[in-house]
Amino acid sequence: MQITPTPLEGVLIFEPRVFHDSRGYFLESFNKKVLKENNLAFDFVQDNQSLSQQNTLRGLHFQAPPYAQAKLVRVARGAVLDVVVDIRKTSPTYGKHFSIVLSDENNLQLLIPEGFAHGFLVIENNTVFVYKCSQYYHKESEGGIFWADKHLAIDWGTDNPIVSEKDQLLPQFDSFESPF
Ligand SMILES: Cc1cn([C@H]2C[C@H](O)[C@@H](COP(=O)(O)OP(=O)(O)O[C@H]3O[C@@H](C)C(=O)[C@@H](O)[C@H]3O)O2)c(=O)[nH]c1=O
Repeated sequence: MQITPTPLEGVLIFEPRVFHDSRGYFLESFNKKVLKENNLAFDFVQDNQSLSQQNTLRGLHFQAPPYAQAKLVRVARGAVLDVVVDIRKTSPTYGKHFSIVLSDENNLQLLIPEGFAHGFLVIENNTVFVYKCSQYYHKESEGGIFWADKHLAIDWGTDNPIVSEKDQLLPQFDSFESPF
């Protein structure tokens, strides 16, 4: 597993080694020992999976402490533009975002610590998005920021994605009080 830092401290790109042969390929999608060896003390307790049609946008989401979640995200089928926003109030990159294409072609994963809002735009039909979380789902602790917020200025590559009713009502960054 190759681990590469991003401009947002703590957000890491994981690139697994892929073994190709005549049958197809093999890769390790998660290895607890690798996390330990890299001093990444995450204890993942829940795995999630979603299926989305092209042009679906899910996000930007987080869970507030004490139910804050670190996430290890990847795409099992299809492709997404994955976006994280730093919402750690004392961070030098507060309000800044990082985006990366995750796909079944590049097999990249993103490790997202607590203190980030997360979302993704689906680039291919029937995309299967899979992720590990370090805390259980806790509905009352759900929070988010409106995906098209002007301050965040995220280039999603589309102006009219398919967005849930809940996500359309998320607050703008200016009126949002980060719990981190
Ligand atoms: C996230 C989640 C949802 N649910 C339920 C609640 C709801 O009825 C249904 C769909 O939930 P949502 O609309 O919130 O699903 P979704 O918009 O896919 O939410 C996800 O978005 C991405 C961007 C993230 O980062 C995730 O942490 C998560 O917030 O699934 C669970 O039972 N457990 C969970 O862990």
